[in-house]
Amino acid sequence: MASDKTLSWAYSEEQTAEDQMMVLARAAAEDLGVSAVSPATGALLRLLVSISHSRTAVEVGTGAGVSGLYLLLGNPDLTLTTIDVEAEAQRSAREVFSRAGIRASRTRLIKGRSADILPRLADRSYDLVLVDGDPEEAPGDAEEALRILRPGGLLVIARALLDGRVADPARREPETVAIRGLVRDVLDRSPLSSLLPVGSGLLLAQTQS
Ligand SMILES: C[S@@+](CC[C@H](N)C(=O)[O-])C[C@H]1O[C@@H](n2cnc3c(N)ncnc32)[C@H](O)[C@@H]1O
Repeated sequence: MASDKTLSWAYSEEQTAEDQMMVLARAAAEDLGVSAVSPATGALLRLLVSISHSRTAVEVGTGAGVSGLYLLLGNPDLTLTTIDVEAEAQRSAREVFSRAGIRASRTRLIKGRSADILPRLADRSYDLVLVDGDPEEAPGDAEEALRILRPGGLLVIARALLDGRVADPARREPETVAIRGLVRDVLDRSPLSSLLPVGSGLLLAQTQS
């Protein structure tokens, strides 16, 4: 049974074709040594933006812009605020967005630590927040995300299974323990939540309306 699941997971990961723009974004991420969301995860992010009619999104962990580009492609009216500690990664993401024809007014790239930047964002103002920065800081990022999301908004935690480490009780590294605790907490607290084994794991929760 376990091997069937592994096969199905690998199969579903291979079914998303990426266009030239996304291939370039992914190459930029590789050059920078930044791990980007998988194609299947990106496709799901784009779909979530579309079906939730999200118009305002915040992302922690810009990287080279792969996940950001997927979010932006989900709705032409979406504006994205994206935060990263690395200026070089953000330069690369800006270039990726521009080459993909995304108007500069649709993106706000902020350089800094999520713990410093998120507290400056307004309460109940965003439709979707994607957390994909430092896994050890994810619980704090998620707490801030719940504050800035509007009622009925969508919290998305990327790498929620940390490539299998979260599911292995023997793994006790600080980042694994932090994400495992966060997943448990969100699933316990939110009746509208779901943990999906797409990519490195995606945790979704809708805030109370
Ligand atoms: C996994 S990568 C993000 C990849 C990106 N979301 C994508 O899929 O294209 C994590 C990013 O988070 C950034 N980062 C790490 N710690 C951070 C923090 N405390 N605040 C903001 N960004 C952080 C790193 O510089 C890195 O670019």
